[in-house]
Amino acid sequence: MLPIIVTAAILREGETVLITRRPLQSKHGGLWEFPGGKLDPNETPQEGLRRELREELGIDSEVGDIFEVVYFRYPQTPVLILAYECRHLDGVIQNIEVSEHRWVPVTELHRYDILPADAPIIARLQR
Ligand SMILES: Nc1nc2c([nH]c(=O)n2[C@H]2C[C@H](O)[C@@H](COP(=O)(O)OP(=O)(O)OP(=O)(O)O)O2)c(=O)[nH]1
Ligand SMILES: [Mg+2]
Repeated sequence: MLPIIVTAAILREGETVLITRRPLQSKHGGLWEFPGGKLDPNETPQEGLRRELREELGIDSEVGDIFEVVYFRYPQTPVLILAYECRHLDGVIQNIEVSEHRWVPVTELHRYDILPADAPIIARLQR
């Protein structure tokens, strides 16, 4: 099965990184992740990620370098996650399509229940 392509944002503030919580009623509800989502047809990964950050958090952003690529098999479908370094350009972060957001020191990420596919992203952040 071909993976679903998902983009995810690495947004930093000092020593911290932004994580967001999935709404309780959604798939993987209540777990934490990096904001982002599935790519739409005919969208570049950068366009898709900027759209997701607008939809989920209400912010304008700039997508920078690729940070990590992860292939992970969930029981229903595999995902290919493209994580990019991003810069917050404008707008106050709002919990529009997420239930919470938090700036977390990279050394404290282990305290959160983060989606299992994100382990390589966390490992790289902690290097
Ligand atoms: N955004 C994001 N998705 C992740 C991460 N790690 C991870 O396994 N995923 C998975 C969870 C989901 O199965 C999939 C993203 O799908 P999603 O349902 O959140 O996509 P979306 O934001 O486009 O939301 P929707 O329109 O489908 O409701 O990727 C991550 O760090 N960030
Ligand atoms: Mg999403």
